[in-house]
Amino acid sequence: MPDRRTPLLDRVDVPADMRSFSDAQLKQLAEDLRRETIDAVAVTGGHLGAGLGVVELTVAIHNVFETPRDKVIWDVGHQAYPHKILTGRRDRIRTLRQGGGLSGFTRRSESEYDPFGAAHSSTSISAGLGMAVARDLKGEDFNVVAVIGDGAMSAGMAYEAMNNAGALRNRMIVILNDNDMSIAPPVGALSAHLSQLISSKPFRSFRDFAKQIAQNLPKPVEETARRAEEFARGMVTGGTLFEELGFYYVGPVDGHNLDHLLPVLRNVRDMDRDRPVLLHVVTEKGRGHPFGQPAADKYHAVPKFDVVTGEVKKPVSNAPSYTSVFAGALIREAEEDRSIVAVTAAMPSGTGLDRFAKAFPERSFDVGIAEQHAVTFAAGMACEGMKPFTAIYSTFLQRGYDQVVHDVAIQKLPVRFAIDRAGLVGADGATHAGAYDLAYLGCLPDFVIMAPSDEAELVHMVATAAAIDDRPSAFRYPRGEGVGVELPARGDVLEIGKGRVVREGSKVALLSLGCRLQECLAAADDLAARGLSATVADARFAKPLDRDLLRRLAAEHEMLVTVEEGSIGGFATQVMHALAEEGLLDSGLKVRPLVLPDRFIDHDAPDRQYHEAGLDAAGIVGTVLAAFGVDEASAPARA
Ligand SMILES: Cc1ncc(C[n+]2csc(CCOP(=O)(O)OP(=O)(O)O)c2C)c(N)n1
Ligand SMILES: CC(=O)[C@@H](O)[C@H](O)COP(=O)(O)O
Ligand SMILES: [Mg+2]
Repeated sequence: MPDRRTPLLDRVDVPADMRSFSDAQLKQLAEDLRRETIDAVAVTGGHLGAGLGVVELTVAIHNVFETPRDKVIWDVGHQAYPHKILTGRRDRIRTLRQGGGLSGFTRRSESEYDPFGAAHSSTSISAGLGMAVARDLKGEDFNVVAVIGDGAMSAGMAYEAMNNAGALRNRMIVILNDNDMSIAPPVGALSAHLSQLISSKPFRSFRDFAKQIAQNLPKPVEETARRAEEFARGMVTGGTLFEELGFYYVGPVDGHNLDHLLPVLRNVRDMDRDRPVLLHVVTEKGRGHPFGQPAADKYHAVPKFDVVTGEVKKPVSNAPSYTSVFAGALIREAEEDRSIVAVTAAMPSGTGLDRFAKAFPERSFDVGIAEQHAVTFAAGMACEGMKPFTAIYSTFLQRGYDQVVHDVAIQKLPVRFAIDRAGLVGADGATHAGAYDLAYLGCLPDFVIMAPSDEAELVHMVATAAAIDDRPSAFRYPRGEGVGVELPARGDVLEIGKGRVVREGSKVALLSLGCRLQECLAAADDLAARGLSATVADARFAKPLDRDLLRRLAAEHEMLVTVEEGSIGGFATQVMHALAEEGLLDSGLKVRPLVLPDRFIDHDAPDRQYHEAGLDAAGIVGTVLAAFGVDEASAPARA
């Protein structure tokens, strides 16, 4: 039985409690912290690998900096579990990502030690720079530290921020946590540059670093001489890229060696400098994971597991996930059509495109965490007659929105958007909810927008998107498994803008877009037992709308309820607009739009999230009864 005691950590509630620890005690504290992180994630599941890689860095930062007065911003925030444990949240760490529990990311409302909320990557340098500038304008004095991973460093936003920081020259520290991993192995020239920096120089200890500082002390020099010196230093340290952006580059430093990390951090803190510093720290993602060989993704995210045996506790699935059905369907289409190409922004396994890449390596592109680029890159390929499928989670496509509008929609280019994680996503919470794509795409002229009601429909929509070659199209589907229907060998091309009636009724029409169809069918059963006959229709398309179907449903029913896994401004808004235009609201039709409520929904199990949103069968039934003025309790008993 492994030792699970944490004697040093037991003495730390907040970072101030460990600031008097000796360096030897800090090493012991790091061991305790790693143990506690593993124990907690065994109970909750979650992002384990990134946190394990920054255990020593977390201890060192909170020891050297005076948090929360000094601001430490963790990019993405998925590596912040050890930080949470050290900052007053250990007593709730086993509620991570559970309903009502701690968030899996940093969050301003959760703690004063989280000065900036995150979950989407590459925001930390911008936010930190904003804080540093505000500090200086207010004449205050504290440190700002942004900790950003090598994967997050692949995003344009990080460079926009460094470009600005280098010019503004405010005092801030960027710690580049380089573990040579994104979720998948990192891609691109930057990753190669970082590897080259590390391989060209051994780890730097404090002694090397002190020499470097001495060389870097600001001195009045001629501009040309200064430039020459900078260039030379860049060649010596290998830090040219960051130095050219206006940073002092310091490193690489072994991020697991507190004997190096602590003095280097102390000196970076105390340096009398006239520009921002980039400290390059090298770590190992998943460091100290106790079980078996490292996972291919270095334990990026794990299900719950038995902390003694390592056995994972994953619920058995009864149907394939939408993601894997999408991947299979796209591969089948691509076998027939050599112009199909696929693009992911650093999410090959999450989007299923890792399978596509195995089948068609030369037609598959992982562009790094670069959603904006992914969209315009796909647009460029579409210009040349390729058929790009850009697979991006709904929440991350938000980042590429101007590119969707300006580069794709206005030019009417046939880029296909495979929008995964549509709707509520469970444990990742509001930052990752795919709530807005129906609204932000629905307002764009000529876009075709589809949402499958089950996994067979998804196969048809992949085929339909492949066939739409004169305008942009999108199909959105949720996280998790399908409903278990039989899958067609190959998809049929659907008639654009046509829905289907799946159950005939008379009094109420339930018009569903997407995977709430099963809930609508269950609601129809419940309503039937109460003497209310319901038609259930699957809209298939949010745009263009099936106006014939709308007219029919409006004419033949007393009430129309729309149901979707999206925010206000999406499918229901399109339907209401069409109904109003057609004059179908003029004669007493009751309409009830069921959308996500106008607030952010926290992390929880998806079923509970949808229940809270009123988007399950009970919510649909309740809406119908309330609209008819029927008291649910006094209604006839359910069948
Ligand atoms: C804008 C955006 N795109 C994609 C993601 C998904 N994502 C979360 S963590 C991650 C990898 C981050 O790699 P890195 O910054 O190196 O951190 P590490 O996990 O290696 O510590 C990705 C792609 C995201 N959070 N935000
Ligand atoms: C931190 C992050 O953004 C990703 O790791 C995300 O949590 C992945 O979500 P899925 O588990 O839905 O792929
Ligand atoms: Mg990394």
